[in-house]
Amino acid sequence: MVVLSVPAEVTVMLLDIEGTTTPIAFVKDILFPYIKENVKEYLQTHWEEEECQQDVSLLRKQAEEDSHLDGAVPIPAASGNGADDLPQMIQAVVDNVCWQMSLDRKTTALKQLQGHMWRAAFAAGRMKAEFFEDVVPAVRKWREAGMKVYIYSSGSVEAQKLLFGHSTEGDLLELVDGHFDTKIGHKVESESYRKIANSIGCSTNNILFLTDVTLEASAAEEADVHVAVVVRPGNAGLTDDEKTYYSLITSFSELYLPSSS
Ligand SMILES: CSCCC(=O)C(=O)COP(=O)(O)O
Ligand SMILES: [Mg+2]
Repeated sequence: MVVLSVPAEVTVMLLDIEGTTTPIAFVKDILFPYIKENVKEYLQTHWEEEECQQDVSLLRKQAEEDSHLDGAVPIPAASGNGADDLPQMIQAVVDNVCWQMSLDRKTTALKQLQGHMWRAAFAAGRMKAEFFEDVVPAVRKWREAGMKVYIYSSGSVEAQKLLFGHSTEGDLLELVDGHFDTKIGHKVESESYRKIANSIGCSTNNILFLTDVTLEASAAEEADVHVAVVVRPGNAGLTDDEKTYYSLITSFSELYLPSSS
């Protein structure tokens, strides 16, 4: 087995979710189709609620920022005609959500709505989150060795908690010290990693970030965060240069903590 030594200065493991702790197939084949199939009904049912209105406002703001993009779907402002406008308004939001999802966009607006929609499905036991089999044993071992474990995903903090709280292996929330999402910044921006270190109260070089996406690894590295790229079944392939440049792991069990020999 390949072994990657975790640098002695690392005290924090920062984990991506999709493609790292959790199969991309679970996200693409279960989580995302649930949104596409249910978004219209969800909006019709929850439209009058404050939370839903906040989600729509954020999506509208995002749609304005996206107006220059090819194929962008606008969300008109409410005209004041109330119920008359509602079906068109809801359809515009549905079309916008579907357009964003067709591009796998990671906007805070889209991710916030998705998190709210998954809440009912997880609570009703209609979905259970999948984790690669090496994840839970490794995280337990790291924590026993005194490491802190944080999550950084484009999925909203609320969605992250749903996944960890409702997994095929039970409630895993107690294994996580904290969660970060795109509200702290996007994962391809190095400033996000400085803010995360600041929020945790450590230096960036105390963090080891595990992700499947090399653009994220590169941004983290620029902030002096240690990185390893996680290669999992179903993940996007890496170029030869990326394979040479990055430390690669195919399982969390390949990480060796010098302190826990
Ligand atoms: C944690 S919510 C479900 C996954 C999701 O919506 C997503 O965008 C995952 O992105 P990641 O940053 O974990 O690769
Ligand atoms: Mg990922």
